[in-house]
Amino acid sequence: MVTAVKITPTLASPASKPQSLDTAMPYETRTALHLKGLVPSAVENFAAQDARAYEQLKNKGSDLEKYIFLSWLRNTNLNLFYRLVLSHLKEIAPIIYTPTVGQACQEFSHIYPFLAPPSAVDGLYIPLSEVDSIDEIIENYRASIPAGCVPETTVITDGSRILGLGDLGMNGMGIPVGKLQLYVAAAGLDPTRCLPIVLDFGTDNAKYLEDPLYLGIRQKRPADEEFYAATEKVLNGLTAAFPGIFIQFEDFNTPHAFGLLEKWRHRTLCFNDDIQGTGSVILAGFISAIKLAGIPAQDQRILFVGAGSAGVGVAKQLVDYLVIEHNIPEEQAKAMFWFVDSRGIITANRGDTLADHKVYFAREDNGSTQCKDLGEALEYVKPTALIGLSTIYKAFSEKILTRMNEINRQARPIIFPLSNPQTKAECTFEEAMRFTDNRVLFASGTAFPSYTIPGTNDTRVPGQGNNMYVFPPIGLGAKLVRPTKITDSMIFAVSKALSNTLSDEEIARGELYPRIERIRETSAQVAAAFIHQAVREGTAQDQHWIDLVQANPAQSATSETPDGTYSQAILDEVKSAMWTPAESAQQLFPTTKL
Ligand SMILES: NC(=O)C1=CN([C@@H]2O[C@H](COP(=O)(O)OP(=O)(O)OC[C@H]3O[C@@H](n4cnc5c(N)ncnc54)[C@H](OP(=O)(O)O)[C@@H]3O)[C@@H](O)[C@H]2O)C=CC1
Ligand SMILES: CC(=O)C(=O)O
Ligand SMILES: [Mg+2]
Repeated sequence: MVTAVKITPTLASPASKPQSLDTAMPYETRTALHLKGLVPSAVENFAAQDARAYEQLKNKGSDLEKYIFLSWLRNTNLNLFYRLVLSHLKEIAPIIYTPTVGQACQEFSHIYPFLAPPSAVDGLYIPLSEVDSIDEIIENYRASIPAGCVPETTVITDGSRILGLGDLGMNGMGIPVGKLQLYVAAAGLDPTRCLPIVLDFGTDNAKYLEDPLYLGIRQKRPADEEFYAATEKVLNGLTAAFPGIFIQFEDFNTPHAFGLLEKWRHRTLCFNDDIQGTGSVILAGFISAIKLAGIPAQDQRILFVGAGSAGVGVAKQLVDYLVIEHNIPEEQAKAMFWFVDSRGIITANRGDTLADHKVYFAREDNGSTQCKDLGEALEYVKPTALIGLSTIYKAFSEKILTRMNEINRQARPIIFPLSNPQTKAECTFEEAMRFTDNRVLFASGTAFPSYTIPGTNDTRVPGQGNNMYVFPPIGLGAKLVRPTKITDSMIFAVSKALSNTLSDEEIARGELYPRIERIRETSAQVAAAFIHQAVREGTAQDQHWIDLVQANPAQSATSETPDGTYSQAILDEVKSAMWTPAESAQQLFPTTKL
């Protein structure tokens, strides 16, 4: 990510290029840095700068224009950008993240030159043909950033499954860039130490291969053997150059998402956001939902639509939860799940060869019954919970939602259309409310507007079941406590901690996730729980945090049954470790030192 535009407190000669012409720069600084006359006369405070930036944002005619404006701002005035984001998070998150980031990725090659000044380095583009030059690429990057800004967090994609939009090739770079902005905004990671990476390994998307403006390499994707060998070279280079860097694998196609995680999870500090992050965040929402649903956990019948990295990742977390928290034997817990994929319900005797990641959940109790689609599956399973990770827009039709309501007369139906962006969502919040007599327990991947029940003043806020509630605090916790690896029980502790963050008011209103405006607070709580769990498990390496946790134990958890608790001392220390944008011009331009 791009460096803060910041004047170093040294005297520049008139010949040297000014690094910043910030209108908040005091006269003394302008004079000392020989910038007198190069900046408009007014010396502004941050409030004026913020108001102007917000005015410009509001004036943009489309969400994509807003995205481009915000990208430029981030690359030219990092502090102003994050002040703007933090003060309007609910409004801006859908621009820098899902859904608009999806459109930005689709258009990436067309908008790229307008996202940042030509001198800005916004991440690494690593072509397949250059993986043997990874050390040189990393040295080039190192030379482009301020000395000492060693990257500590990276998000890597190869663009092969961007949200639910499919293979976008190099254009997928928008996702690591966007995710890392949330690391900063939601959990206070240092933006100058975040490194977005796209593995430009080709694309099978014919549209891009034919697009004269496409900026990635113009070839089809390599076979598995070459993919894993090339990825190995990149990751070896990266971890050698930046020891201890926290790696988030993002939006790889499902076989490679599982393959990379298995290959690397015990070798270096990494996690897969789509498998583990999504699993963790949806478990948190599910814990809250079953408290409100009106039937016990062990009686839930959970139907997944979509059996990719996200669907299977979520279901595995839910199985762990049922086993650990509800003492349900694993086989019995597993039997509470059914999956529909593009060929219908996944059964062991369906007649096709199942991908490895589907085998665990394949039903064996179906006899000769095979359901070919969601409609048939709904009648066969009669689910209490319907989870969509299918990328199929409106898969939860009026008919499906109405039937969910009828099937669940005795309890509140759990309906989570989690596919992103909103053009892939299985249904909207309004539809889920209308067709379930407003009884639905709801979460979606992309934020939907609130819904006022007709004829009343009762406005309901939909939950956003998106991994943005968990990957930022996991990254923050990892940066602070430096674990050797990310374990399933650490991820479990994160889910528990997130479900514990709901306020009394949010619980009373039937909400399943904390309001996004509180995300910095909830991220701190989740990171604190993560740190406690890492120390309990013995994966933590940072002696300061180990000592602090041992001196301030959390109440009741054990390493086998993490409950997401943390001590106030750790929470306070986590909060003080979070990066925040400068609060005053004086902080940015310490004239006294000049
Ligand atoms: N809310 C959140 O935080 C997150 C949301 N997601 C979203 O989840 C979605 C899926 O991601 P991922 O699992 O990685 O992607 P995949 O493409 O691997 O999975 C999609 C799944 O949907 C199935 N599917 C396709 N068509 C149908 C259909 N007509 N009926 C039923 N199932 C169908 C596919 O079947 P088959 O296997 O037969 O091809 C596949 O199992 C994406 O939209 C992504 O944005 C992902 C991560 C986080
Ligand atoms: C949110 C996310 O990671 C996805 O949709 O892929
Ligand atoms: Mg993703």
